[in-house]
Amino acid sequence: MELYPIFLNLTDKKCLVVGGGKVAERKVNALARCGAKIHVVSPQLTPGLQDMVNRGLVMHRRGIYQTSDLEDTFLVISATNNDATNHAVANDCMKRNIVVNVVDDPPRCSFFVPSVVHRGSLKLAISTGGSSPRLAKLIRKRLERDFSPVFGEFTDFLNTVRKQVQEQVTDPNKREQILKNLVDETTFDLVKHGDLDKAKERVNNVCYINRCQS
Ligand SMILES: C[C@@]1(CC(=O)O)c2cc3[nH]c(cc4nc(cc5[nH]c(cc(n2)[C@H]1CCC(=O)O)[C@@](C)(CC(=O)O)[C@@H]5CCC(=O)O)C(CC(=O)O)=C4CCC(=O)O)c(CCC(=O)O)c3CC(=O)O
Ligand SMILES: NC(=O)C1=CN([C@@H]2O[C@H](COP(=O)(O)OP(=O)(O)OC[C@H]3O[C@@H](n4cnc5c(N)ncnc54)[C@H](O)[C@@H]3O)[C@@H](O)[C@H]2O)C=CC1
Repeated sequence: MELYPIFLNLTDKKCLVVGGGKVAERKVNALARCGAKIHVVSPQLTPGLQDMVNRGLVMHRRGIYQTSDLEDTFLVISATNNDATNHAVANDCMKRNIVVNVVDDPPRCSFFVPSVVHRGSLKLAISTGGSSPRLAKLIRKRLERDFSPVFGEFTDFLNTVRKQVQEQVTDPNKREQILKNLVDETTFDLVKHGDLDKAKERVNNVCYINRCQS
């Protein structure tokens, strides 16, 4: 099976997590950083999840899963330690065309959660297609060493420059020329070695030189 990798906008979308254990807590944390409206249904919660409920970041219904929990739900993660519940959640979601992840049952998942390097709006997501989550985690740790937080700052800078070019350069050929040349391997290496100022200077030069050419 070939998986289609996408980055979802979950802002204000109801996401249901069934179960309140440590795996549920990890998945809730990933959803919380994306602004999802998180609902958890579970008889118990980890202290970390309880804390999020107390801070108003997560809504919690104490009890076991029931089909009505799916109302108005965009995405579901079933993270219980109970096979029968996980199967029921998967079947209910499939019937309703709700995307679902069942943490201990890859064949019943309509999506897998990747391992992610977070560098601001730059995200490097790794999946092994369920073959080895441990390998995905190892690769994430390697990439975290290779891609320092400077990459996040540089990505924000590129966002600003790109928007300026799109707004200010009206000639489509010139605009394309600038956007295509904005970053190259040399600039990438400067960022990699932590020389953000030089990297930004190179980007600014691309804009300046191309805009000056008639
Ligand atoms: C299919 C998938 C479904 C899903 O959860 O989306 C799934 C399934 C399963 N995981 C299991 C075990 C472990 N999972 C981890 C860790 C992570 N698991 C994550 C994702 C995924 N796990 C999806 C596939 C991702 C891909 O495509 O590669 C990560 C990347 C994302 C996240 O969860 O946030 C996160 C790392 C985050 C990070 O740190 O970067 C570790 C490592 C550890 O704990 O150190 C172990 C123990 C070592 C091992 O087993 O490899 C088991 C057996 C359970 C059991 O038998 O008890 C199953 C069920 C099965 O395989 O049948
Ligand atoms: N996909 C992944 O990344 C990983 C998956 N797993 C699997 O994930 C599952 C959960 O692991 P943990 O969080 O460590 O377990 P856990 O035992 O800490 O938590 C299970 C939670 O499910 C709740 N629960 C049980 N029945 C329920 C029901 N009918 N309705 C609602 N909630 C219910 C319990 O109250 C508890 O909060 C296990 O099956 C484990 O094998 C384990 C490691 C990684």
